[in-house]
Amino acid sequence: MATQPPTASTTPSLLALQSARKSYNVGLASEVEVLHGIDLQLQAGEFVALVGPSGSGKSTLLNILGLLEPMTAGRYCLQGQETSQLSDEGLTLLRRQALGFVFQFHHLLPAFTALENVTLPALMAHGVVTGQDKARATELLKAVGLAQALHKKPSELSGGMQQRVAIARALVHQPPLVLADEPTGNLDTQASQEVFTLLRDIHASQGTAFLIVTHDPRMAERCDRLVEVVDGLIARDTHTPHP
Ligand SMILES: Nc1ncnc2c1ncn2[C@@H]1O[C@H](COP(=O)(O)OP(=O)(O)OP(=O)(O)O)[C@@H](O)[C@H]1O
Repeated sequence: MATQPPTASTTPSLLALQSARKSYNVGLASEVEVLHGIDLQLQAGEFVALVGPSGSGKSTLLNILGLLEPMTAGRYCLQGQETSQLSDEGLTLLRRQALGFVFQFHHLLPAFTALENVTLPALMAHGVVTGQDKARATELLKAVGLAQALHKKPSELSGGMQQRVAIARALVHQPPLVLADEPTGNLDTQASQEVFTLLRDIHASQGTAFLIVTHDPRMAERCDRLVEVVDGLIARDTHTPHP
């Protein structure tokens, strides 16, 4: 039987979202609220699926957690930092340090090689790519099975390989949390399974926490915790029993 996730802990949460609401302007004078007061906590090293019907608010929630969109109301602490107090620059710094992102469409730069794509975050953060950055990117590309593809451009790689490059890029700065929005949504069944297994392996070997939006029930079952959003509210939050 599924058990409830921990509610209180002596260790500070990796993230804590309280009473998060989000409204969008639609038309000139009207607003629609799509998140109606979400409470969510994640501890370091968790591996969590975020599921729910289309339009229920999963991506909106992920974007708020990723500091990509502001909330309309609520409190959000990421790694102990109350985010409402932060300037745009502070938010960017926290995002770069605490979070990695993997999207359904990998957003690799087509003119760059796999290695250059993975070192891109360092270039954007510091204006230079050091030997250490290149070594870490090379190590990660090898870890995701792309030792032979370091100098290939995205167009020379399969969809699954491109997504592996995107995963390496998300991990290059060793974030404690990776937010993934349908990371296998654009892949065939075999590539999906391989990419998902890779995420589990990274979690096991590096202790990275993952929050993964997925429509695939088999993938959700292989996560340790399942959070279901329905109509802008959390309808279920349970640990997943593994056989
Ligand atoms: N920029 C926006 N302006 C207005 N409404 C928006 C905007 N972004 C999202 N919405 C609405 O918010 C609701 C939640 O959207 P969201 O993309 O978060 O859902 P989702 O659960 O991720 O859906 P899917 O599984 O189809 O990706 C939807 O009704 C959507 O139309």
